[in-house]
Amino acid sequence: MIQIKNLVKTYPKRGSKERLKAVDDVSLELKPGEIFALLGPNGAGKTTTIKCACGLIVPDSGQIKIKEHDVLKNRSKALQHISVVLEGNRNLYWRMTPVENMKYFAGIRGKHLKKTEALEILKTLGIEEKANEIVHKLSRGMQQKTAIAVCLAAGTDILLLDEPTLGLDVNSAVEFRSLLKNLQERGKTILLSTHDMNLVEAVADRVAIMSKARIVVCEEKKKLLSLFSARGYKICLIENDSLQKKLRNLGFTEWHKDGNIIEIHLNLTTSKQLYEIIEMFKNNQIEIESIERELVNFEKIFISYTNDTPSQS
Ligand SMILES: Nc1ncnc2c1ncn2[C@@H]1O[C@H](COP(=O)(O)OP(=O)(O)OP(=O)(O)O)[C@@H](O)[C@H]1O
Repeated sequence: MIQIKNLVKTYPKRGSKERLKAVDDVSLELKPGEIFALLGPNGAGKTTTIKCACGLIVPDSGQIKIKEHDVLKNRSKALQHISVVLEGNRNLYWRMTPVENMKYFAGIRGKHLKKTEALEILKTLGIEEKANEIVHKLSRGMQQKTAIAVCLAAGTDILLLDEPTLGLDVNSAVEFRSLLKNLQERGKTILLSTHDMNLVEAVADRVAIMSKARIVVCEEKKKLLSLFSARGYKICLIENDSLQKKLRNLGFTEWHKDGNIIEIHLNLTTSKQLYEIIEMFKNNQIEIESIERELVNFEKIFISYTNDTPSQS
């Protein structure tokens, strides 16, 4: 559905002749009907990737195809298959109502949207009562939902959503997860960029983590979670006078004390490392109470990949 190959985008750097690499050799491929999440810290290059994919900015090099149509060579054919919601709701006219926005943007694509169809979409988003209010007067979350409604009204197979849950309250963010699942059931292919780990855990089929303009991991969500849960361990140690000092000497920096138990959480890359740690505790007369495998959430996976990546600049 979307094929991005070796994408590079640089921007001029203020007060310097050098250029800033916002996207550095990024390749991605979206399969039909999947929800693909692009995760990454601020400034990692997610928005730039999405803007290139929807033809808003021209990359320095690389190739982007939407359903086999090259965005750079055959722009109008490629773009007729996608709609995009950018961070900050830039795809809305603020002095028009949600229904007017939906009809207007569908019209640009040559689609006549009936008011009843527009209301139906707004209903699925829970904002039908705001159908005739000026967008400018809506709350941020409602504006975000209106931007998504405009996107849905276009009726395209592919949706690009940049930070779609930004500004949504907890309930709306939970509702939004069901909405995305529902859209997927209706055959949509969705690329979303987000900082919302709960959203990723709930809806994504595959996840790419970007850090410093590059993709540092791209994997099925299930695989990524199982890979990490197999490596996460909680080791409980029995506290005594010298234990915390010993741990510090052995290079541990973080632990949690619960009564006379000291808990250590470890992410290990091989089981050999676990045996080495057990051996090290034995050699230092540290008594182990228990060792458990831990389920790891996406936040931990994210931190692990983004912290481990050496600087690219
Ligand atoms: N128009 C621009 N001119 C110069 N630099 C830019 C421009 N747009 C983005 N950048 C820089 O490119 C890098 C990537 O930005 P981008 O917005 O793609 O990151 P992001 O991963 O979407 O971040 P966030 O999560 O904060 O939205 C950043 O260092 C940013 O400052």
